[in-house]
Amino acid sequence: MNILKHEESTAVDGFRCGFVAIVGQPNVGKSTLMNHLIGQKLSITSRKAQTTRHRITGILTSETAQFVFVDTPGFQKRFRNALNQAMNRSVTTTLADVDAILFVVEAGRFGPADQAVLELLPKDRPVILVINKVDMLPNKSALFPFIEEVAQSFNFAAIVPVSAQKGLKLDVLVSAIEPLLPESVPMFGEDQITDRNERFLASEIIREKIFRMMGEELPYVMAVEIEKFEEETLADGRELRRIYAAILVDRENQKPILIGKNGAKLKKIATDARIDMEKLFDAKVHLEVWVKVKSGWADDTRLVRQFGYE
Ligand SMILES: Nc1nc2c(ncn2[C@@H]2O[C@H](COP(=O)(O)OP(=O)(O)OP(=O)(O)O)[C@@H](O)[C@H]2O)c(=O)[nH]1
Repeated sequence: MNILKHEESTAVDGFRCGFVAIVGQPNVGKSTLMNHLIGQKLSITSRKAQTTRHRITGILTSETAQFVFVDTPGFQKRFRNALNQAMNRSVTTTLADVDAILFVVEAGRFGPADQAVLELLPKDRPVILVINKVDMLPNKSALFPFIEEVAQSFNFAAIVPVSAQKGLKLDVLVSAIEPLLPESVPMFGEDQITDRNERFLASEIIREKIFRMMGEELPYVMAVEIEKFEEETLADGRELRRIYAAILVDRENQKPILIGKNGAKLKKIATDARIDMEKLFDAKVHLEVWVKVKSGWADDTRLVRQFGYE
């Protein structure tokens, strides 16, 4: 991340600015939460668990504070290969460098896996318990005993029930985070939403479309590699991006599943991705996507590094 250290900036008029990590079990709604907090869809979400492999920074700037959100990958226990070790390392590194942590759980659910996430958190950082998906609770009075139960497990700086998807009580959450941040001038320009570049965002968008399209059909082992990313300005002044992307699968027999009958699935993935990219980049996009087999890549530490997972 291209960031200034707090010591280098001087406090101005009580303005606050700092890093906020979002942690929690897979599928509790971390990506949805960050997207709604920053008001633009950059991180990827899908019904399939564990789709967020990259650390993504979203920035929210208000009149009085700047919140730099860090979205961490799901804590993984199921598959132990090089990729997951890299992901867990990235979680630890992220948490060592934040001012506040949002620990997200699903309303009404607090199990051993949530407890395990809590135990991994640094003890010297303020942690806000975010109880998400309150819209799914059939009976709102169930919330109070649930809060009491979870509150016993940790000394939380605040407890805020929200619905990330419906945008409920996110203002309360923002107000709870603000006093936890150090006084500092903003680190990023107001219009900067992410410090990730377009090339990275292009691969995230394609990955999201694949997950949406394939649902449970596609095994988890999959990556998108942007092989070429070219920018040019057209004669009419509009911007054009030419993007060539490869979807990497682990086994030959996964290829036809992704491509679909007469290429229909791959075509839909590419079309949907292109539409999103044109909006996000405010440019015309020429996108070519194909599928490649790279056997055993998730077990190869060197390859994992090459794809930027470290
Ligand atoms: N009903 C309801 N669903 C939600 C809410 N927030 C998120 N979801 C859904 O929960 C699912 C998982 O959300 P994500 O944001 O991808 O979860 P995540 O924690 O980032 O998941 P990983 O990337 O796997 O760690 C998606 O289908 C969301 O639409 C909410 O407030 N209410």
